[in-house]
Amino acid sequence: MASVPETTAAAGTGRTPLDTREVRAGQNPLFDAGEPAALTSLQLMRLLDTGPRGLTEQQAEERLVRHGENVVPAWRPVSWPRRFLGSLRDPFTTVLLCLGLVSAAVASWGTACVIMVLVVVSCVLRSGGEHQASRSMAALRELVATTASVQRRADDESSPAVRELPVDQLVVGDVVRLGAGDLVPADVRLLRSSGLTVHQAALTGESEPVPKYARDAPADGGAELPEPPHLCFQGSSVASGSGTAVVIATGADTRFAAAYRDPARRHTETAFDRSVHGIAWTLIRFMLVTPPLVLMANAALRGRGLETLPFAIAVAVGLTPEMLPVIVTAALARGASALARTSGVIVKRLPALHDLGAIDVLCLDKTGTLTQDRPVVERSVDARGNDDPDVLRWAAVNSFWTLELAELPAPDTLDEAILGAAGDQGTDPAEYDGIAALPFDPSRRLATAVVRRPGQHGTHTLVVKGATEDILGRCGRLVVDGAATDLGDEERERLLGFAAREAADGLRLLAVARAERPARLGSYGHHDLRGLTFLGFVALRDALTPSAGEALDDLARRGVAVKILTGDHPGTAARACRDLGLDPGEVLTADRLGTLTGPPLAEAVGRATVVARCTAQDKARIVAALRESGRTTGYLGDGVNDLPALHAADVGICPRGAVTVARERADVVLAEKDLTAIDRAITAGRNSSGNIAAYLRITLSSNLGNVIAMLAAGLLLPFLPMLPAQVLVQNLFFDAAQLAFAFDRPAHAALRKPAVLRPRAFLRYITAFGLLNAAADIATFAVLAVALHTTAGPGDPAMFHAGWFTENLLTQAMVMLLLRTGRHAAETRAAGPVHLAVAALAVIGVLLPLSPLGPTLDMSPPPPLYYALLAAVLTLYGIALAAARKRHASRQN
Ligand SMILES: Nc1ncnc2c1ncn2[C@@H]1O[C@H](COP(=O)(O)OP(=O)(O)OP(=O)(O)O)[C@@H](O)[C@H]1O
Repeated sequence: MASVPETTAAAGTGRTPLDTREVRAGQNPLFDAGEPAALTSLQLMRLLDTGPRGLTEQQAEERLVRHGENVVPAWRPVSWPRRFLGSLRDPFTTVLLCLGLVSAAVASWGTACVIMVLVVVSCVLRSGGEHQASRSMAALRELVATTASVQRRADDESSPAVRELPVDQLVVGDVVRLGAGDLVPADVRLLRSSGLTVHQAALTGESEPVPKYARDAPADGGAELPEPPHLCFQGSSVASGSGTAVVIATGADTRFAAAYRDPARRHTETAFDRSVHGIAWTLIRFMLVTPPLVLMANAALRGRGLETLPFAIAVAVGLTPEMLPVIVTAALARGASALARTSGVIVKRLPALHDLGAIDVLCLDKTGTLTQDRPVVERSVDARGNDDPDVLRWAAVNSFWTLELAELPAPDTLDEAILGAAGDQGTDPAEYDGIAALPFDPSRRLATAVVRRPGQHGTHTLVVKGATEDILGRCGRLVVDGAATDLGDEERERLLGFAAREAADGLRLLAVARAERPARLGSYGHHDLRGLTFLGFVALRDALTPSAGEALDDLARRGVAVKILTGDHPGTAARACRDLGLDPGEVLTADRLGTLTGPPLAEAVGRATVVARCTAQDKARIVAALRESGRTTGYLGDGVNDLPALHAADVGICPRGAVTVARERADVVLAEKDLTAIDRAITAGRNSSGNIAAYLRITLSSNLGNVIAMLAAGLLLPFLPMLPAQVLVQNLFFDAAQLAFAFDRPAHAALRKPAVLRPRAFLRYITAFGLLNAAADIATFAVLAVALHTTAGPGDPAMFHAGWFTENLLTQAMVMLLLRTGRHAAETRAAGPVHLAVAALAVIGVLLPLSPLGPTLDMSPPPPLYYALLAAVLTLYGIALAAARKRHASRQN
């Protein structure tokens, strides 16, 4: 999308100054010239044919039609045919295609045709399923779509009005407002700002927020810096403060779009990738070595040559879980839409549903999760702990002016509670003149307002409120009984002790301080906040969330450890935990964790339930350490200080009311910040993952058993144990039956523990059950030998093939029934999809060799004696399977 308007009605001439430039498609001439940073704001706005009052609706509409929506090209929906072609790139499909080509090369047309049918069927099913899933995910995402605050005018004469617009409707020249927690919606140049810092980790990898401010380049420099402080880029987000800015690039022209074109920047491995892809790649290696092994063994022991190649290929194909991508997509999409329908939980990325089921540690913030985030001022006290309304008055002056002077004030429940209580006691903060404000900064944990007291024109008063430790660290004096005295170490300790006792009583405490400075014209910064005078505390109470206690119990029962990572005082957080029945154990503060990272940090956090006084970076560091130590980590948060942690977690979860950027970055959006909904989401995740795991276990152990048996039979028999076409047809029926797993309902027992597919344990499982399956097959060979000996003679390949075909499908049906984790007949009233698929498979297994299709596939019916003996083998196999499953289950518990 081009980013530069060419004509506007306002320009009168129909040409803007940029028409004289050479505008290359898809490139932004402003960036080519490095101009947005170097021009003065006025020059830039003239060039973009806009003004500080913003565009008119008509101008904006024209630009939108001309240059398209503000959407990163890589995020546009993928069409059905492209999806189909994309599914050919799946590793299983690639291996199948290679095997198909080899078969064609040796003129084994039957094998090649069946393989092609397999490839097409699995690609159609997969791309159709993905298309369907992505359409319903897009519809779900719409519900949490991001908007921006844009200043526009109805027409030239009207005054500007700020309104919320979907981000994709922004055009170059629009004037936007940015506030804490907003996503920077396009590349913008700041016109005004107040205490603005932005996270630009998505672009530069830098984890600390970077200060941004308006400056009128080039006169005062800064334009030459690699990261000009007056430009903010799409993909970054506002950490604190606010600003007003003009849009200079949208869509494909933004820096973010350019960075996104680099595929290396896109990939981060999730828990889903780790488990499913780990298993897939192990299998692919197996598949690739199978054909050469079969060829070599047959050549060495039977003296067969290349004529065994189609059979060797069919054996390798037999190992492939072709339906894996289809079943994964179907199971996850089904789970995600059910979750949205029943619980209002929106899963924005399908694999996140699997990761939800695998979560074994959930990190939360405290406010709004354990507590209701509706604080009420309980009292305000001086440094001696005596009631003092003056402290509340100064706190209200701070709240009022930090909100009033913000370009776009971020809603803050603490400030609202303070203003409400101060209003009740008759305080009017507007009596003071607001000069400047440094809005609440979560990493410094304080907010500052600079005001002028009535009649004191030569003096500015700095009013600061925030966390006790951070305020006391900046105070040199305190007010006692109306007089200011020095603040010594002993007094400081006493005040910290007082704050700790209040916190242990469940109160949230804000310290308030003040300083007088000679009036000046220049701006204020955090370096001015030294030598303050401590005034006292405002104590607020926040009620507990009624449902939180029960939800915490449920999570514990499901094997999910909960960690509270909060910016608040350790005492307040520990008290909230205790009141909700969660043992806080050892309570840590982030500064005690020092610079620990990786496993030592995970171990320290593993012993604790609460880590208090966390900054945004501390939260992210802890989440990353837990992940590194092999835990699947979820993070629930809704504020700006939760953003890096949401990003670092396997699953980032936020409520719909969270700040925009949290909603944008989270994988899962809840209707409300409610732990009960997370519990339901985790259950849904385990449901879907349970089905995927059951499919993988069953299909792979039975495929492996078949392959071992075929290899053994190939060496024992004078003829091929199955013809390639028979192997592939049997594989096709089995695959089709497996689709039922996408719709199965796992048993309650399967939902009790995190659903993780650990590749090693998994491979052990399939080896054990695969060997059992092979044993049943080999027993069948013996039975076939006996039965055929009495009738047609052991050397009748067509009867042998038919007998083994029937046994294979019957054992596969048994495995589906006995190894599934789904609900047993006693738990469901109607027959589930797996029961129906099992019945169909068994019927086909018995009837197909007897039907007219049998001879087409080179099969002829074995004698009745065979069926009687087969029944005995199957009974024994069923007993062995049930016993092995029981043993496996008891080892797991
Ligand atoms: N508007 C504000 N003005 C001044 N100080 C504030 C304000 N809001 C919070 N604080 C101080 O900063 C501390 C940390 O706040 P932060 O928002 O990071 O965490 P929180 O909301 O208390 O907890 P959580 O992270 O669990 O939601 C608070 O304990 C309080 O002391």
